[in-house]
Amino acid sequence: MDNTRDTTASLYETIGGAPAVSTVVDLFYDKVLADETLAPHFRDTDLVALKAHQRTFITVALGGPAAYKGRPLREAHAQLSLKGEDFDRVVTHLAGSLAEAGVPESTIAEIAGHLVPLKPEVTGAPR
Ligand code: HEM
Repeated sequence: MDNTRDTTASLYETIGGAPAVSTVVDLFYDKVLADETLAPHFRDTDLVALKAHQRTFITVALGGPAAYKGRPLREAHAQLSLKGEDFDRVVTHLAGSLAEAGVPESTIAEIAGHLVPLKPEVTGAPR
């Protein structure tokens, strides 16, 4: 039987559904804000927008870009002048949060694989 997964719902369920996602959002949020190279980027962002950011980030990570219908990522991040290193640190914090929540390494790799192609958009690199 083919047990490959390609839908948001199944990846979401694989990591443990809503309770696991909620745990991951909290862990991720703490790690990003405790990272002194990342926190300044969020200085002018209110807490509501910041929580929305973390949820969107995880939605995209679980479902791929098709899961996100808002402002283009390139546009949303253009003013921030983010470096590749900033992007990598955020992905690392997400991976660490997933690991702490008990998500297996292979699933973490799959989730990170959804984010990596977005790096040029988020960092404003040429297409
Ligand atoms: C794949 C990676 C990322 C995704 C999917 C993502 C997602 C998003 C989305 C959807 C928005 C738009 C919110 C809106 O228009 O209301 C946004 C804005 C923003 N993102 Fe990201 N982001 C990513 C990476 C990063 C990184 C690496 C940083 C900084 C270290 C960052 C910091 C911000 C900030 C500060 C805003 C503006 C928030 C505000 O003031 O409204 N993002 N992000």
